[in-house]
Amino acid sequence: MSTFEKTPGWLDWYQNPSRPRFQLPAGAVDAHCHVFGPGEQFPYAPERKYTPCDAGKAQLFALRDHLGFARNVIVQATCHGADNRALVDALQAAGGRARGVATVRRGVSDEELQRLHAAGVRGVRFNFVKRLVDFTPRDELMEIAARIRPLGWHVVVYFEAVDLPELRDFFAALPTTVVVDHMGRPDVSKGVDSEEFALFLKFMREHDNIWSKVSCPERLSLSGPPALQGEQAPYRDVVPFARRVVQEFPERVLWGTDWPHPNLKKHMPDDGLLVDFIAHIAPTAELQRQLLVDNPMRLYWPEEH
Ligand SMILES: O=C(O)c1cc(C(=O)O)oc(=O)c1
Repeated sequence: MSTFEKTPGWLDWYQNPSRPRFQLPAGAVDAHCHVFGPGEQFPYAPERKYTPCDAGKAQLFALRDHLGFARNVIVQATCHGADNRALVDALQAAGGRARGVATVRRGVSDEELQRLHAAGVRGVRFNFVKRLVDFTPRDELMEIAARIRPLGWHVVVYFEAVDLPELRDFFAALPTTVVVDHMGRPDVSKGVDSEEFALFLKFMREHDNIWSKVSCPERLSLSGPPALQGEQAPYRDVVPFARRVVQEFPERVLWGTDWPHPNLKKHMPDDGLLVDFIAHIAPTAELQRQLLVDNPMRLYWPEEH
Protein backbone atom coordinates (compact mmCIF):
# COMPACT_ATOMS: atom_id res chain seq x y z
CA MET A 1 0.00 0.00 0.00
CA SER A 2 1.37 3.38 -0.93
CA THR A 3 1.34 6.12 1.67
CA PHE A 4 0.32 8.50 -1.11
CA GLU A 5 -3.22 9.12 -2.18
CA LYS A 6 -3.73 9.27 -5.92
CA THR A 7 -5.10 12.39 -7.54
CA PRO A 8 -8.90 12.03 -7.67
CA GLY A 9 -10.04 10.49 -10.94
CA TRP A 10 -6.58 9.02 -11.61
CA LEU A 11 -6.62 6.24 -14.22
CA ASP A 12 -4.25 3.33 -13.63
CA TRP A 13 -2.57 1.72 -16.64
CA TYR A 14 -4.41 -0.85 -18.73
CA GLN A 15 -4.19 -4.34 -17.26
CA ASN A 16 -3.38 -7.31 -19.49
CA PRO A 17 -2.57 -5.44 -22.71
CA SER A 18 -2.96 -7.37 -25.94
CA ARG A 19 0.03 -8.75 -27.80
CA PRO A 20 0.72 -6.45 -30.74
CA ARG A 21 -0.11 -7.69 -34.22
CA PHE A 22 2.53 -5.34 -35.58
CA GLN A 23 5.86 -7.13 -35.55
CA LEU A 24 8.44 -4.82 -34.00
CA PRO A 25 11.87 -4.94 -35.65
CA ALA A 26 14.58 -6.75 -33.68
CA GLY A 27 16.16 -4.42 -31.13
CA ALA A 28 13.23 -1.99 -30.95
CA VAL A 29 13.42 0.69 -28.26
CA ASP A 30 10.46 2.11 -26.33
CA ALA A 31 11.99 5.59 -26.15
CA HIS A 32 9.50 7.29 -23.86
CA CYS A 33 8.15 5.67 -20.70
CA HIS A 34 8.21 6.41 -17.00
CA VAL A 35 8.44 4.78 -13.59
CA PHE A 36 6.36 6.09 -10.70
CA GLY A 37 7.69 5.21 -7.26
CA PRO A 38 6.63 3.01 -5.64
CA GLY A 39 5.89 5.99 -3.41
CA GLU A 40 6.79 4.14 -0.24
CA GLN A 41 10.33 3.55 -1.47
CA PHE A 42 10.76 6.58 -3.71
CA PRO A 43 8.49 9.34 -2.40
CA TYR A 44 6.79 11.66 -4.85
CA ALA A 45 8.15 15.21 -4.87
CA PRO A 46 6.55 17.78 -2.56
CA GLU A 47 6.24 20.22 -5.47
CA ARG A 48 4.41 17.70 -7.74
CA LYS A 49 1.19 18.69 -9.52
CA TYR A 50 -0.32 15.19 -9.44
CA THR A 51 0.02 12.00 -7.43
CA PRO A 52 0.02 8.91 -9.66
CA CYS A 53 -0.56 5.24 -9.02
CA ASP A 54 2.66 3.38 -8.29
CA ALA A 55 4.12 1.99 -11.51
CA GLY A 56 7.47 0.42 -10.83
CA LYS A 57 10.35 -1.02 -12.77
CA ALA A 58 9.21 -4.64 -12.61
CA GLN A 59 5.93 -3.72 -14.27
CA LEU A 60 7.71 -1.65 -16.90
CA PHE A 61 10.12 -4.47 -17.76
CA ALA A 62 7.24 -6.97 -17.94
CA LEU A 63 5.46 -4.67 -20.39
CA ARG A 64 8.67 -4.30 -22.44
CA ASP A 65 8.94 -8.07 -22.79
CA HIS A 66 5.24 -8.56 -23.45
CA LEU A 67 5.18 -5.99 -26.25
CA GLY A 68 8.46 -7.23 -27.75
CA PHE A 69 10.72 -4.25 -27.13
CA ALA A 70 14.41 -4.86 -26.47
CA ARG A 71 15.09 -1.69 -24.49
CA ASN A 72 13.55 1.31 -22.75
CA VAL A 73 14.36 4.97 -22.43
CA ILE A 74 12.93 5.98 -19.06
CA VAL A 75 12.07 9.65 -18.77
CA GLN A 76 11.93 11.35 -15.38
CA ALA A 77 8.29 12.14 -14.63
CA THR A 78 7.39 15.50 -13.11
CA CYS A 79 5.80 13.84 -10.06
CA HIS A 80 9.36 12.97 -8.95
CA GLY A 81 10.68 16.52 -9.47
CA ALA A 82 14.48 16.51 -9.56
CA ASP A 83 14.75 13.45 -7.32
CA ASN A 84 16.02 10.86 -9.80
CA ARG A 85 16.24 7.93 -7.36
CA ALA A 86 13.37 5.88 -8.83
CA LEU A 87 14.79 6.43 -12.32
CA VAL A 88 18.33 5.46 -11.31
CA ASP A 89 17.06 2.39 -9.47
CA ALA A 90 15.20 1.26 -12.60
CA LEU A 91 18.21 1.91 -14.84
CA GLN A 92 20.49 -0.06 -12.55
CA ALA A 93 18.07 -2.97 -12.48
CA ALA A 94 17.70 -3.06 -16.26
CA GLY A 95 20.99 -4.81 -16.97
CA GLY A 96 22.02 -2.32 -19.65
CA ARG A 97 18.64 -2.49 -21.38
CA ALA A 98 17.49 0.96 -20.27
CA ARG A 99 18.87 4.45 -20.53
CA GLY A 100 17.39 7.53 -18.90
CA VAL A 101 16.50 11.18 -19.10
CA ALA A 102 16.77 12.97 -15.74
CA THR A 103 15.66 16.26 -14.26
CA VAL A 104 18.33 18.31 -12.53
CA ARG A 105 18.48 21.74 -10.95
CA ARG A 106 21.13 24.41 -11.20
CA GLY A 107 22.86 23.29 -7.99
CA VAL A 108 23.58 19.75 -9.24
CA SER A 109 27.18 18.76 -8.57
CA ASP A 110 29.61 17.34 -11.12
CA GLU A 111 29.77 14.18 -9.01
CA GLU A 112 26.00 13.77 -9.23
CA LEU A 113 26.08 14.22 -13.01
CA GLN A 114 28.82 11.59 -13.21
CA ARG A 115 26.79 9.24 -11.04
CA LEU A 116 23.74 9.72 -13.25
CA HIS A 117 25.86 9.08 -16.33
CA ALA A 118 27.23 5.86 -14.86
CA ALA A 119 23.66 4.74 -14.17
CA GLY A 120 22.73 5.29 -17.82
CA VAL A 121 21.32 8.82 -17.96
CA ARG A 122 21.93 10.45 -21.33
CA GLY A 123 19.74 13.55 -21.21
CA VAL A 124 17.88 16.11 -19.12
CA ARG A 125 14.26 17.12 -19.48
CA PHE A 126 13.05 20.72 -19.52
CA ASN A 127 9.32 21.04 -19.03
CA PHE A 128 7.24 24.03 -20.09
CA VAL A 129 3.75 22.58 -19.60
CA LYS A 130 2.20 24.81 -16.95
CA ARG A 131 -0.15 22.20 -15.49
CA LEU A 132 2.89 19.99 -14.73
CA VAL A 133 5.64 22.26 -13.39
CA ASP A 134 6.45 25.65 -11.95
CA PHE A 135 8.42 28.02 -14.14
CA THR A 136 12.21 27.62 -14.30
CA PRO A 137 14.20 30.66 -15.52
CA ARG A 138 15.77 30.26 -18.94
CA ASP A 139 19.23 31.22 -17.70
CA GLU A 140 19.10 28.28 -15.27
CA LEU A 141 18.13 25.90 -18.08
CA MET A 142 20.84 27.26 -20.35
CA GLU A 143 23.40 26.79 -17.60
CA ILE A 144 22.29 23.17 -17.12
CA ALA A 145 22.47 22.54 -20.88
CA ALA A 146 26.04 23.84 -20.93
CA ARG A 147 26.94 21.55 -18.02
CA ILE A 148 25.52 18.37 -19.57
CA ARG A 149 26.83 18.94 -23.10
CA PRO A 150 30.38 17.72 -22.37
CA LEU A 151 28.88 14.43 -21.18
CA GLY A 152 27.40 13.90 -24.64
CA TRP A 153 23.87 14.27 -23.27
CA HIS A 154 20.93 15.96 -24.95
CA VAL A 155 17.92 18.01 -23.85
CA VAL A 156 14.32 16.76 -24.01
CA VAL A 157 11.67 19.49 -24.07
CA TYR A 158 7.97 19.23 -23.33
CA PHE A 159 5.72 22.12 -24.34
CA GLU A 160 2.40 22.83 -26.02
CA ALA A 161 2.12 24.02 -29.63
CA VAL A 162 0.70 27.45 -28.77
CA ASP A 163 3.88 28.18 -26.81
CA LEU A 164 6.37 27.35 -29.59
CA PRO A 165 6.51 30.91 -31.02
CA GLU A 166 7.66 32.15 -27.65
CA LEU A 167 10.05 29.26 -26.94
CA ARG A 168 11.68 28.58 -30.27
CA ASP A 169 14.57 31.06 -29.99
CA PHE A 170 15.46 29.55 -26.65
CA PHE A 171 15.33 26.03 -28.09
CA ALA A 172 17.39 27.10 -31.09
CA ALA A 173 20.07 28.46 -28.76
CA LEU A 174 20.47 25.16 -26.88
CA PRO A 175 23.93 23.68 -27.57
CA THR A 176 22.87 20.02 -27.79
CA THR A 177 20.51 17.76 -29.67
CA VAL A 178 17.00 18.75 -28.58
CA VAL A 179 14.24 16.13 -28.53
CA VAL A 180 10.65 17.41 -28.56
CA ASP A 181 8.17 15.32 -26.59
CA HIS A 182 4.96 14.24 -28.31
CA MET A 183 5.44 16.35 -31.49
CA GLY A 184 5.14 19.55 -29.49
CA ARG A 185 1.52 18.68 -28.73
CA PRO A 186 -0.25 19.95 -31.85
CA ASP A 187 -3.90 20.88 -31.65
CA VAL A 188 -5.08 18.27 -34.14
CA SER A 189 -8.43 20.03 -34.61
CA LYS A 190 -6.54 22.71 -36.56
CA GLY A 191 -5.42 20.18 -39.17
CA VAL A 192 -2.06 19.02 -40.43
CA ASP A 193 -1.77 22.01 -42.79
CA SER A 194 -2.41 24.58 -40.07
CA GLU A 195 -0.08 27.49 -39.46
CA GLU A 196 0.62 26.09 -36.04
CA PHE A 197 1.90 22.73 -37.28
CA ALA A 198 3.67 24.39 -40.21
CA LEU A 199 5.66 26.37 -37.68
CA PHE A 200 6.74 23.17 -35.94
CA LEU A 201 7.81 21.56 -39.22
CA LYS A 202 9.66 24.72 -40.24
CA PHE A 203 11.41 24.74 -36.90
CA MET A 204 12.61 21.17 -37.46
CA ARG A 205 13.61 21.98 -41.03
CA GLU A 206 15.68 24.97 -39.97
CA HIS A 207 17.52 23.21 -37.13
CA ASP A 208 18.91 19.78 -37.80
CA ASN A 209 19.63 19.18 -34.10
CA ILE A 210 15.89 19.12 -33.32
CA TRP A 211 14.31 15.66 -33.04
CA SER A 212 10.71 14.72 -32.30
CA LYS A 213 8.95 11.90 -30.51
CA VAL A 214 5.95 10.90 -32.61
CA SER A 215 4.27 9.57 -29.50
CA CYS A 216 1.09 10.04 -27.51
CA PRO A 217 -1.71 9.83 -30.07
CA GLU A 218 -3.90 8.92 -27.08
CA ARG A 219 -3.27 12.39 -25.63
CA LEU A 220 -3.60 14.34 -28.85
CA SER A 221 -6.59 12.67 -30.45
CA LEU A 222 -9.97 14.35 -30.34
CA SER A 223 -11.83 11.89 -32.56
CA GLY A 224 -10.50 8.54 -31.36
CA PRO A 225 -11.45 5.78 -31.64
CA PRO A 226 -9.29 4.80 -28.67
CA ALA A 227 -6.89 1.87 -28.68
CA LEU A 228 -9.38 -0.45 -27.00
CA GLN A 229 -11.45 -3.51 -27.92
CA GLY A 230 -9.07 -4.62 -30.67
CA GLU A 231 -9.31 -1.30 -32.56
CA GLN A 232 -6.84 -1.52 -35.45
CA ALA A 233 -7.08 2.10 -36.63
CA PRO A 234 -7.11 4.14 -33.42
CA TYR A 235 -6.56 7.89 -33.12
CA ARG A 236 -7.05 8.48 -36.83
CA ASP A 237 -6.90 12.25 -36.52
CA VAL A 238 -3.30 12.05 -35.22
CA VAL A 239 -1.97 9.80 -38.01
CA PRO A 240 -1.38 12.58 -40.60
CA PHE A 241 0.67 14.59 -38.11
CA ALA A 242 2.93 11.77 -37.00
CA ARG A 243 3.27 10.42 -40.52
CA ARG A 244 4.33 13.78 -41.87
CA VAL A 245 7.06 14.13 -39.25
CA VAL A 246 8.29 10.56 -39.79
CA GLN A 247 8.39 10.95 -43.57
CA GLU A 248 10.08 14.33 -43.60
CA PHE A 249 12.57 13.68 -40.79
CA PRO A 250 13.12 9.89 -40.76
CA GLU A 251 16.51 10.25 -39.06
CA ARG A 252 15.27 12.42 -36.21
CA VAL A 253 12.19 10.67 -34.86
CA LEU A 254 11.63 8.43 -31.83
CA TRP A 255 8.62 6.50 -30.60
CA GLY A 256 7.52 5.52 -27.11
CA THR A 257 4.52 4.08 -25.32
CA ASP A 258 4.41 6.82 -22.64
CA TRP A 259 3.47 4.05 -20.19
CA PRO A 260 1.95 4.42 -17.56
CA HIS A 261 0.27 7.37 -19.34
CA PRO A 262 0.06 10.01 -16.60
CA ASN A 263 -2.94 12.30 -16.41
CA LEU A 264 -5.14 10.73 -19.05
CA LYS A 265 -8.69 11.55 -18.10
CA LYS A 266 -10.97 9.60 -20.42
CA HIS A 267 -9.46 6.22 -21.14
CA MET A 268 -6.32 4.16 -20.66
CA PRO A 269 -5.06 2.73 -23.94
CA ASP A 270 -4.26 -0.93 -24.47
CA ASP A 271 -0.49 -0.67 -25.01
CA GLY A 272 -0.52 -3.60 -27.44
CA LEU A 273 -2.86 -1.67 -29.71
CA LEU A 274 -0.72 1.46 -29.31
CA VAL A 275 2.17 -0.53 -30.80
CA ASP A 276 -0.09 -1.44 -33.73
CA PHE A 277 -0.50 2.30 -34.34
CA ILE A 278 3.16 2.47 -35.45
CA ALA A 279 2.39 0.79 -38.78
CA HIS A 280 0.06 3.69 -39.64
CA ILE A 281 2.63 6.41 -39.02
CA ALA A 282 5.74 4.65 -40.32
CA PRO A 283 4.43 2.70 -43.30
CA THR A 284 7.63 1.05 -44.58
CA ALA A 285 10.03 -1.40 -42.95
CA GLU A 286 12.87 1.07 -43.42
CA LEU A 287 11.02 3.91 -41.67
CA GLN A 288 10.08 1.52 -38.88
CA ARG A 289 13.69 0.45 -38.40
CA GLN A 290 14.88 4.06 -38.28
CA LEU A 291 12.14 5.09 -35.84
CA LEU A 292 12.41 2.14 -33.49
CA VAL A 293 16.02 0.99 -33.71
CA ASP A 294 18.55 3.17 -35.57
CA ASN A 295 17.56 6.57 -34.16
CA PRO A 296 17.17 5.64 -30.49
CA MET A 297 20.36 3.57 -30.63
CA ARG A 298 22.28 6.50 -32.12
CA LEU A 299 21.07 8.83 -29.38
CA TYR A 300 21.09 6.55 -26.33
CA TRP A 301 23.56 3.75 -27.08
CA PRO A 302 26.01 5.50 -29.44
CA GLU A 303 28.81 3.19 -28.36
CA GLU A 304 26.94 0.25 -29.90
CA HIS A 305 25.70 2.02 -32.97
O1 LIG B 1 0.94 15.13 -20.52
C1 LIG B 1 1.26 14.73 -19.37
O2 LIG B 1 0.53 14.83 -18.37
C2 LIG B 1 2.60 14.13 -19.20
C3 LIG B 1 3.20 14.21 -17.95
C4 LIG B 1 4.49 13.78 -17.80
C5 LIG B 1 5.21 13.94 -16.54
O3 LIG B 1 4.55 14.24 -15.54
O4 LIG B 1 6.42 13.79 -16.57
O5 LIG B 1 5.16 13.22 -18.83
C6 LIG B 1 4.60 13.08 -20.07
O6 LIG B 1 5.28 12.58 -20.98
C7 LIG B 1 3.28 13.54 -20.25
